[in-house]
Amino acid sequence: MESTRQGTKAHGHRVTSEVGRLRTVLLHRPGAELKRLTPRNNDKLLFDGIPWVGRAQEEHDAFAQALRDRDVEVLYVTELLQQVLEYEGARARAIADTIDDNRWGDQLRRVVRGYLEDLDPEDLAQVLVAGLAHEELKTAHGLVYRLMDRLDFIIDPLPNLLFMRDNSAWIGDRVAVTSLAMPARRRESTLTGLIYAWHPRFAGVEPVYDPSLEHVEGGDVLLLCPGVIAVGTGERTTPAGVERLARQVFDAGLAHTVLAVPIMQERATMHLDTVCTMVDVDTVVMYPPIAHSLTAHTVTAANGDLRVEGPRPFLEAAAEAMGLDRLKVIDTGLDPVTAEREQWDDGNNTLAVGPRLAVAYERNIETNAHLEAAGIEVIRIGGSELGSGRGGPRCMSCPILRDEPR
Ligand SMILES: NC(=O)NCCC[C@H](N)C(=O)O
Repeated sequence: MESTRQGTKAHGHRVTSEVGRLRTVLLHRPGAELKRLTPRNNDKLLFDGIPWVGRAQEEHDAFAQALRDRDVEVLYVTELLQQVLEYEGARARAIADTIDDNRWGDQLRRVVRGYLEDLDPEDLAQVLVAGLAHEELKTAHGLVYRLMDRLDFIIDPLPNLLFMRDNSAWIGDRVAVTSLAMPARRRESTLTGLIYAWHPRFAGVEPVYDPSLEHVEGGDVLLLCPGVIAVGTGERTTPAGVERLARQVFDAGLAHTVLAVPIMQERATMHLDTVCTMVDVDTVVMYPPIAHSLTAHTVTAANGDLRVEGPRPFLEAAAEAMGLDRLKVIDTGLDPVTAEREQWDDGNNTLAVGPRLAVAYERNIETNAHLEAAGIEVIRIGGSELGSGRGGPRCMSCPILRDEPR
């Protein structure tokens, strides 16, 4: 295929809230990259267990089907990636980014380059996601290759690509291609960046954030309402990342207020969306122990710089920025142990398909019961295997088009 983008068809991409009717979502169906996980590497690759891959795929297919059943268009990242790898320029970029790895010397780099250049788009997409094991590169013989552990990877797999929320996030009609904090995930945004840069579906889209900037992960970014964004800062998104994102979205006219929300720097609460997600225009579900202790620093634009106020209770600061009397919290009424267990299993990580309609893992029985008692329709999906990477329905989805919230 020639190296320019042609055949552009108009598709919408615009997201201004967490709860406007969901129209299009980007997912990644887990595949061979999950088969790379072993007890030796699962910690480094950010999984808490070794998933049963076939079952994880069934669970994911049921998730995608539940969305399609509600008229949501589901796009798959590997399909878009294969399509852009038909373009010479995109292929060259993908290969150059992949071989830019200083664990290799010149000799190994040359061999890997040749190996990748010989692959067709489908196989190249597969290697970019599933990685390349030492034993799969049979043509290499140099020093670095010989000294590598035979069980090591030459190109690391991306098992966390499953959690599509984190490597990019749409803000209005612009996409933030994020700067992932964990080394195991950095290559993910190279792939999504490539798709947004080359796929005809996204022609004309100009990213509002890029991976060279300070760390920001999509799971920390909550679009509270048009113009107001809450950004968690903890294990992943850094304070400098929040500041940079605020500047970028203010300069682009995408928001008037950013709330910087400190969260505990630990695995159970790695992103803001592990403890708080929206289920209606004025309602959140939140991990009970933090509902009233979470704080926010309010950031607004002032004379070409940033004005920072607070900290104040998050619920108060958010309500004020959103122009509400009150931001409601669904009382999940859980005893502390159940709350902790269900938070760990992503009970608070719901994906709103529309106002008061949310996808949630079925295993969080008590959280879901309280959501329903509060008038939220819950679409339950299985997640026993998907959840072994510690992410729920919101983490697994990147909304590309939502209606304006009502
Ligand atoms: N938004 C999210 O909370 N995403 C879940 C990411 C899980 C993944 N295993 C990680 O540690 O990054």
